[in-house]
Amino acid sequence: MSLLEIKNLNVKYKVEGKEINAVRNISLNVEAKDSIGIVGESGSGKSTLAMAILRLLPEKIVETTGEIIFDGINLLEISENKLRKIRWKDISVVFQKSMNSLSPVHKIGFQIKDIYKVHEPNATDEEIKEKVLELFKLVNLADRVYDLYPHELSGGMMQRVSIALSLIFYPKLLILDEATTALDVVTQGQILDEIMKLQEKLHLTRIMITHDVSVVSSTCKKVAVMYAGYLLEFGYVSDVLTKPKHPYTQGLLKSFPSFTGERKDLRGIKGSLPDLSILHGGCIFADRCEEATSICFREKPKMVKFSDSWNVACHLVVGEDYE
Ligand SMILES: Nc1ncnc2c1ncn2[C@@H]1O[C@H](COP(=O)(O)OP(=O)(O)OP(=O)(O)O)[C@@H](O)[C@H]1O
Ligand code: NI
Repeated sequence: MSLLEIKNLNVKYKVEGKEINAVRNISLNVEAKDSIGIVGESGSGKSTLAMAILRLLPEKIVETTGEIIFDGINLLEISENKLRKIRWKDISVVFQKSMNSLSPVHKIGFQIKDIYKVHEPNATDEEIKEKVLELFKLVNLADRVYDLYPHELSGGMMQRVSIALSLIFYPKLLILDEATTALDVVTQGQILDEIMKLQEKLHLTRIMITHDVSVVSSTCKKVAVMYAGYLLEFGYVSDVLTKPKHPYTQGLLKSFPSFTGERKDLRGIKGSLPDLSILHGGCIFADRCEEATSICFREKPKMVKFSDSWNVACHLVVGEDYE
């Protein structure tokens, strides 16, 4: 059984009389100890997908359908109370600015203790501190950080604290949403290395959201490519990022010249994301696709298995490889 099974997930935002289809019919299996990178342009629905897993989207304006089965439990069906026990303990998340939720007037350690006690009311201060310092070590933070105020930390230190915090209950699944994006390249590299070591040590399963394909190629085993709410391609990094099947993935890789080694084409993919509030027939990428044929404008491509561990949603790919 997969650790996480997302089945036919749809997420709509209902704002200003419009329905924004941010995640459309996504199915995705995450196996235990997987590391999956989710890539795609800004606005393609990556964060919405992650927040839907944790059910952290604003319920008043969001409609979610489908199934999100974690460890055998459909997260979309359980009570908020039950879900609260799963968040952080079993599934935790680190954002680009997770630390913003901390208060500026209290020391880091004091705040961690407080939050920890909400989940574990019987834990003693010493116990918690010991646990936190152990995690600090794993993310290369000095003990003294425990007694600092949030404003005394650099961006890299803040993200390290956030990561340490996210791991305090040894969750099964760790979701990182652009967690290292705002950092300088050196710090980003160091933290990514630490994350990979942690994953080994703590037997974590990791989903990593980023718009940076090179981050995925250096830190993930598998990759999911999203576009305008759709999952277009999913498979091993060694397959998808070296011999991409979907024209969108191909275009996305071209916009990372350092990655493919092609230095000529810096413009990436012509055009921009479609309006997510307008329903469309055909393939969502057809308008921007240089290879689109008439069927692409007529029929929605299904996600098909190109090989056992490689899924692609493109009419052209099926036509080519199923002969
Ligand atoms: N709270 C919200 N209310 C209305 N629309 C939203 C909300 N949050 C996101 N959206 C819309 O949903 C779509 C997907 O956004 P999302 O943030 O999931 O994309 P993303 O791939 O994470 O982008 P980025 O790389 O910029 O973080 C976008 O069109 C966005 O404008
Ligand atoms: Ni995002």
